[in-house]
Amino acid sequence: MSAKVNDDLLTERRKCEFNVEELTNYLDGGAQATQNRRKLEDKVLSTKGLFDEVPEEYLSHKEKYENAVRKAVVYYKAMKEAEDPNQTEQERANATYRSLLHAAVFKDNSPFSLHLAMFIPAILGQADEEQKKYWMKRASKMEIIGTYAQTELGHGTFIRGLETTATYDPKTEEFVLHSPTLTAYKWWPGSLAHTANYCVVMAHLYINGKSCGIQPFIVQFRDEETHQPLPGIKLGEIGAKLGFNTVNNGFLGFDQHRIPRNRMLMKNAQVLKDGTFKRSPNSKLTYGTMVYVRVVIVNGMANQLARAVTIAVRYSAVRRQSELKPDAGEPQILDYVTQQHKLFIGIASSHAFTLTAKWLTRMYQKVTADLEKGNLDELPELHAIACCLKAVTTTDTSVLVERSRTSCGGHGYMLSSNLPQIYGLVTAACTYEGENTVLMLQTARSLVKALEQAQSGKRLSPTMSYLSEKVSSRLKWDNSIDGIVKGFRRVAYGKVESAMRSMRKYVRSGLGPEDAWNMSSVQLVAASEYTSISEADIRQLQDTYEDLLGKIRPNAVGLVDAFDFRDQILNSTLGAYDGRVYERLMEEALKSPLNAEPVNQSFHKYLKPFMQGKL
Ligand SMILES: CCCCCCCC/C=C\CCCCCCCCCC(=O)SCCNC(=O)CCNC(=O)[C@H](O)C(C)(C)COP(=O)(O)OP(=O)(O)OC[C@H]1O[C@@H](n2cnc3c(N)ncnc32)[C@H](O)[C@@H]1OP(=O)(O)O
Ligand SMILES: Cc1cc2nc3c(=O)[nH]c(=O)nc-3n(C[C@H](O)[C@H](O)[C@H](O)COP(=O)(O)OP(=O)(O)OC[C@H]3O[C@@H](n4cnc5c(N)ncnc54)[C@H](O)[C@@H]3O)c2cc1C
Repeated sequence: MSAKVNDDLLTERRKCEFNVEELTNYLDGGAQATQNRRKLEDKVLSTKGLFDEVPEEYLSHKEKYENAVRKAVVYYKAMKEAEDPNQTEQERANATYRSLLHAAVFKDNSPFSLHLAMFIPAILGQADEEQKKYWMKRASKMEIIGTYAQTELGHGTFIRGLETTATYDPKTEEFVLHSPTLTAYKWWPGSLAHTANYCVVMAHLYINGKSCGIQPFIVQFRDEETHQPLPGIKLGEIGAKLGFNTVNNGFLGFDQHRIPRNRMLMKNAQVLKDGTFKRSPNSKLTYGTMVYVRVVIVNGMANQLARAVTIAVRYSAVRRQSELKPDAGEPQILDYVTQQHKLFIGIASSHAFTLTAKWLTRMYQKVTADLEKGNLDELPELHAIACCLKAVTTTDTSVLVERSRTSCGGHGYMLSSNLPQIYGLVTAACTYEGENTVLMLQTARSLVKALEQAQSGKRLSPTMSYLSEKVSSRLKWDNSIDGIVKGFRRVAYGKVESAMRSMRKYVRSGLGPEDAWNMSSVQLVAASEYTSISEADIRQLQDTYEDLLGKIRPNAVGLVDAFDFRDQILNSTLGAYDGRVYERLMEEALKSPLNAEPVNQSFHKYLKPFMQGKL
């Protein structure tokens, strides 16, 4: 018999003014997609051995990893078996697009993450047809487990500064991989330490002493039978982190390690047997995997944020605290307008990021199709947009997830709420796949170029077209959506123009272009991410805003119910559908090993002699 649902949550659900299932269907891309997703989740989550006997937080660092590998093999097998052979690729993608199934199994991500998130995409994007056929067969069947090894101990952002070398030996038709310094060691790749046995390595190619730029190589680093590191390979784990502690991030050093010529992924650039180098049509095509993952991250942020606000809004409907009016009893904390302000922006942002992710994915698919036909025209715009949206969505999601945590008081600080772990996951995305400041400056680079083109009368790409609108600075905008958008476009224009004016001022003062750029870089980042509107209009918008909060209030629980996260995926004492918060907090607390006995052995060993002055 299912447990009784909290009365306040029942009331909230009765108050809801819209059809929750309809919104769920919309988010999934239709009723059939919702059904497919639920069917997939039912199948996979009914698999034995997927969940923890002891809560992960009470395991040691090593036990956490070993337990995660145990679950990863069960999970991956269950996912494979759950695949419906009659489904189209698109239906399968839709079913997983919104599902955070892995989050029900791994609070801190899977040791297989990089195999799926980057190793396979790197093969698909960087291998020639023959290589793709061979490696995809092995990788998709998990005969091998891979990762993506680009970052080094000494370099992450500056890819052109990577020190790992790949020197071509025409006599043996091999590449010699070498880490000339400690800072050249690959450092950070997920799964690298003890899980994977292959990786795509980004290394500096040299032929006859000449630099041929950074190229991708597929490298085996562990024996497939014994899992021992191969000769000339130094491996290890980089240590405990804020989160991602079951992703097994590692380090790898090469000592004159030889690989066959056909291990350089040769879709874009090629090395012939005699050492002839055939250059890529655009050296940045090598960076294509990063663009793909940035696109995927935007959708990942939408889902993670939806999960956090679901937990916080349901808890805020159950938690009663303080006194809003004398003798009126303790209100639901969701009735405080400050609580609505903290949480409703998170609901809206998750929807905004979902729609943005869909738009960006379509743009990525179009540009990738064009690249296949040799048309690189829209690659720069895709790069700039993907940088901006990855940076903005990960920054905003980190802020909003942390705000969801602090809006739940002390219970939000419990690991059993799962809000700290979700924060650990999303805040990592502010750094990986390109640190956010660095990416915003990439976008700024494109904005400055676009404004210069606009000022010389050239046509701009659709996403930059606001820079060519001669919008009057005396524009008065109203509270309509169109008015607000016009206002934002006007201010965004002003930010770019101001940054450019600043750079020109520095150049006139005698600074070189690079120093002028650096001196203006705070403004350049603001131009890429930040648009604010002038003081007078904030008051006008504020009234509209507070009025909107009131309109959302009766529907808040319905809006998060529509995300349709089952309890196992929320994995939270505060966010379960039935709202039995206090019973769950106690149930989880009693699982602490410290509660196995009333007096801990440290009393007799340390406390008692200490308090009796005998230590
Ligand atoms: C699956 C993902 C996650 C989902 C998230 C949900 C939550 C988590 C749940 C599950 C996920 C688990 C999996 C977790 C995955 C973690 C993966 C992390 C992996 C990594 O971090 S891999 C390493 C990533 N590293 C980087 O991104 C490095 C960043 N640095 C750069 O990109 C470049 O170095 C630079 C662009 C910043 C600077 O390089 P530089 O050569 O100096 O370039 P510039 O001179 O500035 O520009 C030159 C020229 O090139 C153009 N350009 C640069 N980059 C690109 C590109 N990628 N594509 C196209 N064009 C590019 C640039 O615009 C310039 O053009 P111009 O000269 O102006 O014409
Ligand atoms: C959880 C996690 C997982 C990861 N997984 C992988 C992986 O699987 N594979 C992989 O290859 N890498 C991985 N990384 C590494 C990640 O890609 C790098 O950390 C990231 O690219 C930043 O590089 P860095 O750490 O060397 O910082 P740096 O590049 O040293 O930058 C440090 C700081 O310097 C400033 N800075 C640097 N350059 C500029 C600039 N041009 N302009 C202005 N400011 C600048 C920024 O404030 C930046 O934060 C992972 C990282 C994390 C945190």
